[in-house]
Amino acid sequence: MQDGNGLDHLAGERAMAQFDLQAMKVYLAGGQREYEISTKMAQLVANDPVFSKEDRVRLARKDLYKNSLRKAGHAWKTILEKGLSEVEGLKLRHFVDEPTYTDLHWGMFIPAIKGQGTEEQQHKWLPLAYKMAIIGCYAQTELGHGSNVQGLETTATFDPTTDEFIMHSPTVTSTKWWPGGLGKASTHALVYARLITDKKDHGIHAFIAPIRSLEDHTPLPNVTVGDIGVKFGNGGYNTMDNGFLRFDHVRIPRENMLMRLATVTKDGKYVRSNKPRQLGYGAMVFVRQGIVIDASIYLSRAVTIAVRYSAVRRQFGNKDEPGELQVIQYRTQQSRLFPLLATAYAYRAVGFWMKSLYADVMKRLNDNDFSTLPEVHACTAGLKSITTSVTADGIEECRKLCGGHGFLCASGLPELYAAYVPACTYEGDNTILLLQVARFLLKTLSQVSKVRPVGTAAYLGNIKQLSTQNCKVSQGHDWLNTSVLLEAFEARSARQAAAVALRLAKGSGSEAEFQENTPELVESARAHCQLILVSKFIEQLQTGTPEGIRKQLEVLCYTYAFSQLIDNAGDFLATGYVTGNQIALAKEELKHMFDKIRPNAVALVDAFDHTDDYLGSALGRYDGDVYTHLYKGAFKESLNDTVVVDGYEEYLKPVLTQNLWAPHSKL
Ligand SMILES: CCCCCCCCCCCCC/C=C/C(=O)SCCNC(=O)CCNC(=O)[C@H](O)C(C)(C)COP(=O)(O)OP(=O)(O)OC[C@H]1O[C@@H](n2cnc3c(N)ncnc32)[C@H](O)[C@@H]1OP(=O)(O)O
Ligand SMILES: Cc1cc2nc3c(=O)[nH]c(=O)nc-3n(C[C@H](O)[C@H](O)[C@H](O)COP(=O)(O)OP(=O)(O)OC[C@H]3O[C@@H](n4cnc5c(N)ncnc54)[C@H](O)[C@@H]3O)c2cc1C
Repeated sequence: MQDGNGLDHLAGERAMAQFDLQAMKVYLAGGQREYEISTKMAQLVANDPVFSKEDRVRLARKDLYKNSLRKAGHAWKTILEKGLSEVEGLKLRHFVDEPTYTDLHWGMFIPAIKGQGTEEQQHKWLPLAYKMAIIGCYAQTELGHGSNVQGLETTATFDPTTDEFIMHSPTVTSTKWWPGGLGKASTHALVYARLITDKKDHGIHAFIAPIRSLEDHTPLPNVTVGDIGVKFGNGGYNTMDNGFLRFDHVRIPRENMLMRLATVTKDGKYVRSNKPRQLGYGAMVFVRQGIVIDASIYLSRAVTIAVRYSAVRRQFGNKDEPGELQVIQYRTQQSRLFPLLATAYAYRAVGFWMKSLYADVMKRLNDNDFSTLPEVHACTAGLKSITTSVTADGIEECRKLCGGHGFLCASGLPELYAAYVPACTYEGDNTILLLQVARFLLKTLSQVSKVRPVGTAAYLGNIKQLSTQNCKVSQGHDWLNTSVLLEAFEARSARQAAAVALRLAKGSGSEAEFQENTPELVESARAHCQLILVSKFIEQLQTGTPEGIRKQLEVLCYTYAFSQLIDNAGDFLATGYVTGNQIALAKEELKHMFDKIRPNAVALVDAFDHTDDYLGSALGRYDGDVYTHLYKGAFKESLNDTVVVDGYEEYLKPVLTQNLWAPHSKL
């Protein structure tokens, strides 16, 4: 989408592109229809002044939050007035581009009711939620426990005499703490609490608790609720009202417990269904799968800014060429930037695959087939962990790649980082999630002689071969073979998992020994996830990629795989599968890939199709007119509202006019 002012400082870069840009845009959007919807919604948001992002980083929290409520309300009105479909509505909210209560309402409250509510409960709650007659949040985490869901303390005690649950927060640490949308906006909370019937604790279950009046939005009796306070960074996640919530013996009807997985009868009998209790974690799995594409989008925004700016920015020169060099010409800049560009493409491809994996497991669950649930849990948890960590670090790296100007909010990068970095923690702390993957790998290996692993763990079925055969690469171009690359990633992952599994198997099986080995377990989980990312990127390319973009995608795929191989060379070498010389050959191939990316770099980020409005960056502008806009931007700074600064009379003037010798002065 070209929305610059006509001057194109990057025209020379764009003229070098060697692929079909339009076909790439459609590929990255996920298809022609998705592309058209995206384009339409991006323009709709960009052209509506209510959605303006101008000044967001300068607003005080109260104003920022109120403005965010205004935008969310306006988005909803626009969706209704224009009769937008669900997909269009989702896209519109995506382009509004600020975390808000509707993310949790649509992204977790509704999916949790769908996944855990009976049909009757869905009929009762979903119509209200769909028309936003109620606003819901997902209240799981407490002050004392987030990762350890089984350790939550809020109680829901059944009272058969009134057919109600009594919701109670017995300790300070049982206070619900963090749920987005809870602080100020929600009328209802999906509360995870310990179910108690007849003095028996049945563990964690989900309850719909009304928390605010539908008349005047005041908290209901015996409910204490509010916002937890200002968070990291300017703007960023501060548009969200992450909240606290306490119940003091609050009564809710028995039917407000979501009863698809377990029921409490009128006379207080607890009955479990035959479905796995982990389905109660379904809303988290849903969001985790979506987070992979989301990571690609965030990373692609940072990379777009850094690539365009690196093509505009010039520093130094050399005797072979006239003038100064664009910083994108420097190998070090390329070696930091191009792997991130390739990563954004990789996550897009893998994100598409994740969607199909999720659709498949949902279909199976409907048919009461739970067989793939452990693998899907491991995949969603692991890829959520890796992609968010890499993206958060990648945004920060892009900021550094933009030098001093990257540190200005006008670059768009500080706010992007502040909004994104909590993704490493929410929906599961990234280390906790990798430990879940490790447990899955250990279990798979322990059963490998009896149960043939399937899906993303299928390679573990070849553990013997992968543990004995070594890499055959003898010249650089031997690496240009996806089977060779895949085998390297499989062998490294299988060997790392087997090594730690063997060490644990030789031990006493104590928890202390397990703890001692957790760093290696996390490393082996990371290796497994990196294999999935590389293999699914390759697989996606091999299935019907249009001719006009295939070559570039192959280059990006090799760039991604080689950079992963080199960044993790220590692991690959330690497993003994590759030699130092083979790693050195891969390094040379990676440089060849950089040469292939270089003329296409700007077009490859154009293909992400981010509007200037969405990017919100003077450095990443489509037209590359960076300096004019940085300069103009300075005049919007509130300190420049007056020529002589407010505070001069009280604080600057006395300093300048005291005319006293400072006692320690040597002058
Ligand atoms: C389109 C939508 C997407 C858009 C995406 C982008 C938008 C992003 C916006 C999102 C806004 C963010 C809002 C944030 C919300 C939150 O943060 S909500 C709170 C999230 N909290 C967590 O993630 C807590 C993390 N902890 C856990 O998940 C679990 O407690 C645990 C660590 C997994 C441990 O659970 P526990 O019950 O104690 O289990 P174990 O005993 O360890 O394991 C039991 C077995 O269950 C398996 N298992 C665990 N989880 C799952 C699961 N989700 N699904 C399936 N199976 C699961 C586990 O592997 C064990 O299996 P076995 O070993 O075979 O027994
Ligand atoms: C912006 C934001 C939005 C959020 N939104 C919501 C929401 O809408 N609803 C909701 O319910 N929650 C929400 N949360 C809470 C979030 O899900 C939790 O913070 C998250 O799951 C991490 O849990 P914790 O805070 O308990 O971290 P902790 O588990 O206390 O983690 C602290 C450290 O201890 C380590 N650690 C903990 N246990 C182990 C272990 N067994 N082995 C090794 N290391 C360990 C972790 O790796 C981490 O380094 C949100 C959080 C944030 C930051």
